[in-house]
Amino acid sequence: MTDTAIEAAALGRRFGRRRRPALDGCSFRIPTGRVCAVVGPNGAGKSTLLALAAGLLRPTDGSVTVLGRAPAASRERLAYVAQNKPLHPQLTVTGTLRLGRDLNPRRWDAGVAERIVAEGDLDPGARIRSLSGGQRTRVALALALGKRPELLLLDEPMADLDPLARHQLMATLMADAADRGTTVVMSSHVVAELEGSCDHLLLLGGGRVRLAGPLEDVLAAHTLVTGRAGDSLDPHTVVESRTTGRQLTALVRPAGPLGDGVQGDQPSLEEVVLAHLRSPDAPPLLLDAREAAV
Ligand SMILES: Nc1ncnc2c1ncn2[C@@H]1O[C@H](COP(=O)(O)OP(=O)(O)OP(=O)(O)O)[C@@H](O)[C@H]1O
Repeated sequence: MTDTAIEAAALGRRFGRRRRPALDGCSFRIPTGRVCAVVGPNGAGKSTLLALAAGLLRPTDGSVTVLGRAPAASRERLAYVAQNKPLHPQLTVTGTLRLGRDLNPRRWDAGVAERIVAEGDLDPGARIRSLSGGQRTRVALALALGKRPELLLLDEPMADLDPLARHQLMATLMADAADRGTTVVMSSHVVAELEGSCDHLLLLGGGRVRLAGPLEDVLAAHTLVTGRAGDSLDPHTVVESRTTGRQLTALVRPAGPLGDGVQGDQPSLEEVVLAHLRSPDAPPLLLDAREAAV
């Protein structure tokens, strides 16, 4: 048994004749039992990272292990829902779940798969090609959870769901993951939605890891500062600083007590993520969960 779901060491992946890196020198560790949000701007490398962890792509540099083994060797123990949710268009919903059972005879849990489909009021006889994008997402998630994975890799799973379905499916997913101790690694652009469900964060930018670690520790390392324009932010690490009229607002990583007249508040996940997206040159912060736990 390993307590590490995904471990990357100087992981890199280049594409095309020009060998441009989609991921470059990424090192991080996600412990088992976590719900990890993978965030970052378009083209940051999130899908590439998830496909490497799923064993669908191979690294061109460095290495990645999943549940202590090479990703391909862990394939039975993980489920991966890709961004485009590939399903067989000709199959019915029932036929799709039957295929899931046939492909995973030792692990398949028909109850959970059927419940997720039923919660969406889907006609079991409907063909996949006749379903809406959001309905297909529901079937793809039913297939993934029916496999009873130890690690669930989800690439923007909720993007095409309506707000109610999104809320309801997320709740089902989180309750199921908590019940079974499943590790969930999920990319998303809807940061506000991740705040209540994730306890680990991986922020990518330009193919590199910019923030990594337990969410609590990442948030605790940052302070939202308000003061007067011209106030000094030395000696703190400034992620982002803005002046509006006479007011200074900044996100810093404090290196000691804040100066007089400067107010500090705990930022939300969204504030931390947005500040890093607006400041791509801010220094990275990598908090290894193993060290943080000691
Ligand atoms: N098969 C491929 N061939 C060539 N380039 C690729 C391929 N897959 C990804 N890339 C490039 O790698 C970079 C990272 O892409 P990736 O899809 O991993 O980003 P992402 O963070 O998931 O983006 P988004 O938020 O838009 O989904 C991009 O510059 C993309 O063009």
